[in-house]
Amino acid sequence: MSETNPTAAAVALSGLRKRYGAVTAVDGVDLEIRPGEVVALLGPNGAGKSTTIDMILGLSAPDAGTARVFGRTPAEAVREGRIGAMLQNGTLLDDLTVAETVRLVASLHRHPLPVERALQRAGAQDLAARRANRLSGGQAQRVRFAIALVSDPALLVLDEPTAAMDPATRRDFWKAMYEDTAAGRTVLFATHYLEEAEEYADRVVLMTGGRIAADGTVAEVRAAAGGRTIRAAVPGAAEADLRALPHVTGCDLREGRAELASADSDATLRALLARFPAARDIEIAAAGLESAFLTLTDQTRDDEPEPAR
Ligand SMILES: Nc1ncnc2c1ncn2[C@@H]1O[C@H](COP(=O)(O)OP(=O)(O)OP(=O)(O)O)[C@@H](O)[C@H]1O
Repeated sequence: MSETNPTAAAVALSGLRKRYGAVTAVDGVDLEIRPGEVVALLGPNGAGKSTTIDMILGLSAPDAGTARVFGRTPAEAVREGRIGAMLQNGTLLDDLTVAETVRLVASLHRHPLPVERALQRAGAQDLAARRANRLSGGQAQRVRFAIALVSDPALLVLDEPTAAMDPATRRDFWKAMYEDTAAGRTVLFATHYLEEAEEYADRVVLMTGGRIAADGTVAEVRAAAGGRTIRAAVPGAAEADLRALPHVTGCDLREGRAELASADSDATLRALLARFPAARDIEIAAAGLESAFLTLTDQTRDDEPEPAR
């Protein structure tokens, strides 16, 4: 891995702002990521995740504030091979094989990993002789991961890395990532899969409307939402009735069994029992990351972000 300034934060964003016409995509983001942290960036569609990532990578310039990577400007950090990135729409060159593509990227860096090692770490060694235009969406993502790894970067930035992967490929991807980060690499990944954040991130940064709404461990973010989940069999209830109960932030009703996310479970439960005295089999649990997400971004399930594009 490339040498880094041990006292510098891996990523330091200060007062970061970016506008596109009338839209403020990023609206004053302060964030410090320590070397070795694995951080998930969560948020609904349009929250400003990709715009933030673009500024960390130096692909777009902030209108205000600063982004630093290991104490350097993004452009310097990229030039020195300190950042490896895997973007949603990173194109691959159709006429080259996978090995040739990764070799080409390696040749741009001063201290690259051997191509075979990058392919192997990304679980893409079987694809080495394939041309990019013959790859499935999930295979192309593995090749993009190999490209991100080949400079042996101290910081990996991944924008929805598993969006095109089936569940088995997704599991393999995270296994490869987990082994890789055991070596101390810093990782920032944006995802719509809350279970990925729950399972793989040391820390969760939740964005909404261009700002950070919550930042902490999964447990801390859950606690910040202060929410609980109420599960009950509620005969005769319609989803709209349950959603209308006080403090309900999300509702899922299947075959008469309701799962309610509530910001105040005592008040919700009292109202539930008053309205539906036949409610039974009641359970109350600390909210999962999903209901914390919905509470903190003030969404309901109906306008939940799509899991993948
Ligand atoms: N190049 C651009 N031109 C104009 N508006 C843009 C541009 N890029 C982003 N935006 C707007 O900025 C806001 C933030 O977008 P961004 O892509 O950063 O969100 P996101 O959190 O990454 O969303 P998603 O989860 O859908 O990828 C959105 O309202 C988007 O429409």
